[in-house]
Amino acid sequence: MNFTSGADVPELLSLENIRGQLIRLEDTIIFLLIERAQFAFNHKIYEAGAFKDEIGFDGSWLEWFLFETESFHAKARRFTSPDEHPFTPLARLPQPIIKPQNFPSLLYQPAATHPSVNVNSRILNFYVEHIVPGITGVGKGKPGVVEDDGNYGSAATRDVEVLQALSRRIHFGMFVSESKFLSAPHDFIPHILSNPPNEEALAGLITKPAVEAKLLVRLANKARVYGCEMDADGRVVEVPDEEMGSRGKIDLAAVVGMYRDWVIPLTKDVEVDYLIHRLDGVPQSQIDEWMKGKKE
Ligand SMILES: C=C(O[C@@H]1C=C(C(=O)O)C=C[C@H]1O)C(=O)O
Repeated sequence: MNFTSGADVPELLSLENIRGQLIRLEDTIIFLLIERAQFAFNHKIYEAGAFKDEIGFDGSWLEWFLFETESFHAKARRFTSPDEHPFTPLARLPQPIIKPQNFPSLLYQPAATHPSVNVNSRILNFYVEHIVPGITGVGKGKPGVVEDDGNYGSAATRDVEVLQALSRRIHFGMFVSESKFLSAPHDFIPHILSNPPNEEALAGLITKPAVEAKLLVRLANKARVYGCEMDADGRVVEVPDEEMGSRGKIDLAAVVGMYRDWVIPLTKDVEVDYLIHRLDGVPQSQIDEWMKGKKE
């Protein structure tokens, strides 16, 4: 999101603006997945210690790529932006070499910075375990699938780009939650203050099935169009959905399944975890004020 566009806080935090950002991120994620799908699974780059002698790093080749890339980006103040969350622990990254930008205060910081709201380790795990095999055709019993093409640098470079986009998308759940909370704080407060917090009730309040259903249809259509093949004359080569994975640029089922089974559920986990900590340190007078606004 462009936090320095001059738009005011209510405009930046409007659910319409935030949903527009999430829709735009669908394009980014689909195109980055198409780029990663050009290379083989290359399982070795996800194995901890597989390149220890070469890189002097205990983690995997990919985790080393993340560390080196995020170290460079941290110097350029990437992680001072409220919608950026590094996979490498922030304490291990260098300080920015230029002063941070003045961003408007959009999120409630005690909630936004609570460790439970950062789900990058879960994102990395589902991506390696489920997404990369799916988009590279591994484990589907297809004949002739190359599982290791030796393009370890290219594959990891694409992985870092996909992971950073997925992390932005999923942690956008904080902005969604802040927007929904401020629009009806009295609906959320009783469930946040119950002991323990009523996570099921909070999840019920933030879940919008119609929005999710429209997303999955839109996503399949985008992946079908963005991943289609064209002949030299620019004519679309018609490919059945089920053959897109082997003949097109991307496996439609893998893209839709990723959002359905991982991206949306993790986004909602971020929304709920953010809400659970939304009242941390908030004065009782403010809570009372919010509750006065309760619809009778
Ligand atoms: C992001 C939102 O919150 C929830 C999560 C969604 C998602 O991850 O795409 C969509 C709808 C809601 O269930 C929203 O309401 O737009």
